Amino acid sequence: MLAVVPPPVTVRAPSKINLHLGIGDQRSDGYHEISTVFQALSLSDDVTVAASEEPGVDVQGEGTGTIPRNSDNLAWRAVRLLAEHVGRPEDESGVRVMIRKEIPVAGGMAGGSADAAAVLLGLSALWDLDVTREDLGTLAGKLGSDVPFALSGGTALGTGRGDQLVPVLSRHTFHWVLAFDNRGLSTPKVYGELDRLRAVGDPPRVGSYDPLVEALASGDPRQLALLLGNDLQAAAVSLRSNLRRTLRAGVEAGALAGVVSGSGPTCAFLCTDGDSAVEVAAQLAGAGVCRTVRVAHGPVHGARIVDGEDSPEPTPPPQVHA
Ligand SMILES: C[C@@](CO)(OP(=O)(O)O)[C@H](O)COP(=O)(O)OP(=O)(O)OC[C@H]1O[C@@H](n2ccc(N)nc2=O)[C@H](O)[C@@H]1O
Ligand SMILES: Nc1ncnc2c1ncn2[C@@H]1O[C@H](COP(=O)(O)OP(=O)(O)O)[C@@H](O)[C@H]1O
Repeated sequence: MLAVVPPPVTVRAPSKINLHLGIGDQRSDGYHEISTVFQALSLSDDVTVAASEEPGVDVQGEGTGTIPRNSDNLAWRAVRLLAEHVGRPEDESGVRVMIRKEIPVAGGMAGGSADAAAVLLGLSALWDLDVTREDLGTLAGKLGSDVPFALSGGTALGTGRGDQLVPVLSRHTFHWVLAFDNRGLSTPKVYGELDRLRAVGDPPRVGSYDPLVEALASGDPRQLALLLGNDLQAAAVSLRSNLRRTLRAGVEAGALAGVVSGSGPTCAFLCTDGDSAVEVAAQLAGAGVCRTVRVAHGPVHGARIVDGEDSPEPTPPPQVHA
């Protein structure tokens, strides 16, 4: 008798920006205690998991050449973790993972985390597992601090190492322009640079997230723009001085405000509305300060299955090459 092969499952997982990122002390496990307000953006990766006699990872799109195809790939680590969790050893998993990347690699937008979250959700469906969203969230936290948020999406306050999440009310849709830099930045290096800057001086700190949470509830981008803040920005700019110019160019192009996303080097610019975002993107691309400019909106859903009837043909969002 022929075994029934389940159809492939495709999951779309969002990128994130940190609207507020406050970094506290380094803990004994090496992580920093943080308080952050994440927002999930429409710029996303599509990840397909399929039963296959040739297990492995394929990648196309953003940063293809810079992403590991072996067991270091965060998506493959998610396969291994879920397989172990449900007692299916990796070598018997027979899974092929295909990643269509739009999220910049090592860009501070949690692309690897998005791919890992997508695999957790996609494989649960492919293998018809009885795993709750809560279980998936716990597994996600084992893969990385940003992975739980990639599963839940929306707008959320993250505490601890960023993995303890509480949803935050965000009214209306916010429109963003994203400036990708030529190369990525290593997250541990940027945290390390902040520790160094704090040891020799007193870089500014973002303070409380309360006013930002109120601005999100009001839905007014002008109010939100005044409150964007990131303690890692000084460290990212210290390692990549050209970001100063990029941040200035976005505001000169008409954005309300700009901020480095997470550990950078991607810069996110908040705009008054969708039309303004397209104009800012075009002008920023012309300024020649970054590799690529993209338009995105948020908040959007966390990782979700998009194949079957629900599956729109993925249309790339407007892209302007600088
Ligand atoms: C800075 C942030 C902001 O959301 O995002 P990115 O810019 O990387 O996207 C996160 O804190 C990154 O989360 P993530 O990229 O998942 O980091 P992990 O894999 O958990 O940790 C990588 C390394 O970053 C440092 N790290 C991470 C999180 C944290 N709260 N404190 C830390 O010091 C540690 O050196 C750790 O070994
Ligand atoms: N599926 C993946 N997509 C992107 N990067 C990955 C992936 N798997 C492993 N990596 C590695 O993880 C590191 C962090 O990548 P990423 O999650 O894109 O950035 P960030 O942590 O800045 O948000 C990179 O050095 C990259 O080589």
